[in-house]
Amino acid sequence: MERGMRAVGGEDGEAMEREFEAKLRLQQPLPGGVAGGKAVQRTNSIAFRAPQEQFTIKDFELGKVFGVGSYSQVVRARKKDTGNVYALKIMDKKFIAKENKVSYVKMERIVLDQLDHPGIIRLCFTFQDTHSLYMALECCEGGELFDQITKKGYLSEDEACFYAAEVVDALEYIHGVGLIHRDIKPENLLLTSDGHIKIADFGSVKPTRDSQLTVLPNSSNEKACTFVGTAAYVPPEVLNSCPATFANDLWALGCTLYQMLSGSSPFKDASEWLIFQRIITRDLKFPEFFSHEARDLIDKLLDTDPSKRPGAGPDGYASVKKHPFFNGVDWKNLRKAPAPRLVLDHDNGADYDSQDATWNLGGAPSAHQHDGNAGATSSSETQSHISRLALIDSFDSRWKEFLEPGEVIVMISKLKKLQKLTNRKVQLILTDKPKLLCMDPSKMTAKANIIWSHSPSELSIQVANSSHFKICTHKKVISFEDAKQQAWQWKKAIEGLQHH
Ligand SMILES: Nc1ncnc2c1ncn2[C@@H]1O[C@H](COP(=O)(O)OP(=O)(O)OP(=O)(O)O)[C@@H](O)[C@H]1O
Repeated sequence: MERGMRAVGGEDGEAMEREFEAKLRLQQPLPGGVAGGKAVQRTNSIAFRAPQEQFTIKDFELGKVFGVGSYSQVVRARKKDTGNVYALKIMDKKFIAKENKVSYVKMERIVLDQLDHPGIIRLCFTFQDTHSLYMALECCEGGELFDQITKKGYLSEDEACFYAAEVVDALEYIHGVGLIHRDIKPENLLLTSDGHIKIADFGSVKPTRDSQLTVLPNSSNEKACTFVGTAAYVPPEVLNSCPATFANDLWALGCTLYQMLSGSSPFKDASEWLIFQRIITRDLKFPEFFSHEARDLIDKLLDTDPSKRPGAGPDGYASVKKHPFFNGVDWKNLRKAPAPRLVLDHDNGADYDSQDATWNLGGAPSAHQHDGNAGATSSSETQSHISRLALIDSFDSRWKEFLEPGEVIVMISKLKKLQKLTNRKVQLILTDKPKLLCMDPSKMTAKANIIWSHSPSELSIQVANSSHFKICTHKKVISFEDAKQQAWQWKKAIEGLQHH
């Protein structure tokens, strides 16, 4: 292990490249795999459908950053000669090796290569240079379903039925080829520009023993009982160390459908440990406005007995598809059906251009520009909203170690810190001390030092629209994007503490 890491992580660029080529080797491309209708065996000699090209990053014109994952960033990239646009997933080789993510990268590359379904992100080609691996993916200009839910608050039953049906259709295919996705959640359901779903993020998949896919040797045994995925969507049997089954994804589908209809996931709490307690005891409450059909389907998908979940029984997906919640769905023509309207960033009256990260701050915004949020509410309403947020907007108890005894969190959110070349997921925390912490949630370290001041000339908040704001100190300006559109609440909360 140590030796392998040194070879990859060392200064010798050529050695690094050789190491990765050996790990992600391409043989002569063959038609085949599931996409070609031919089941192939587990082997070390992998024939890729999406070719490994000799391109360089200079062959592309790079646009906006779609997002940043734990070991990659995804950028809009136009191939200069063909004009074709891709979502280019860029991964730093040293970082992947250091973070032990090689198996995730390999798995995603090999699996995506063989999947062929309109509801799954397509891998077009790959290339690499000394420092980075590049995966050119089909572009999803509509962003994440998660963002649509947060922008709309929650979805109508018609909208949720449309999206859930497309997920069911893609999951039926994924399970049909013997794969368990293991990380189904609204963040991994991307939307095309015309509003159709594509499932992404295949780094955590697990092939079953009789999978038709070509996989790396032993990958169906690997991580058999380990917890992968995301706390809020993990089924109880995984917490009890049972091996992964297709039913894991059906539980996550139930959580996702619940989130579409209510705006938040069904098992929510202040820490992962508390979330797990709720999952194990199936502490599930339905909002009153859920229809009987929606409630019944979610209730069945969230059955603690995995074999009873619709889709996991002997009649397969028929029992999901014929559920009354999906009445009227034309399963054969899903992709031809008109999709729900997408709420885009500029629908909020945004003056923010994410393409070149420029701001038009102008004068003070009027109430209607606030999107009906804090700007339209009184300050006491805002304060109570803020303290409610601190409770609801779940925070990990690990953050407590950064607080002094008696110090209380006033507001906390996962945000994107916008930078010139890349965006980073950060946790912004405001305490009653007052103190502003901008933390790296994966490393639990400070990401930016924000020096508190009661003087607006030394610390000020500029809001561009409900999802974009800047914190300005005399030393620096930090730009944030808040998918939950609480930019005005952040301003009110910080200014409220400055006035005390
Ligand atoms: N094909 C795509 N089109 C548009 N945006 C994409 C595409 N693929 C990924 N993204 C965006 O880029 C972000 C980063 O994606 P990536 O696959 O690197 O990591 P992730 O799935 O978010 O996180 P992790 O790897 O930590 O699980 C995603 O949040 C998603 O919003």
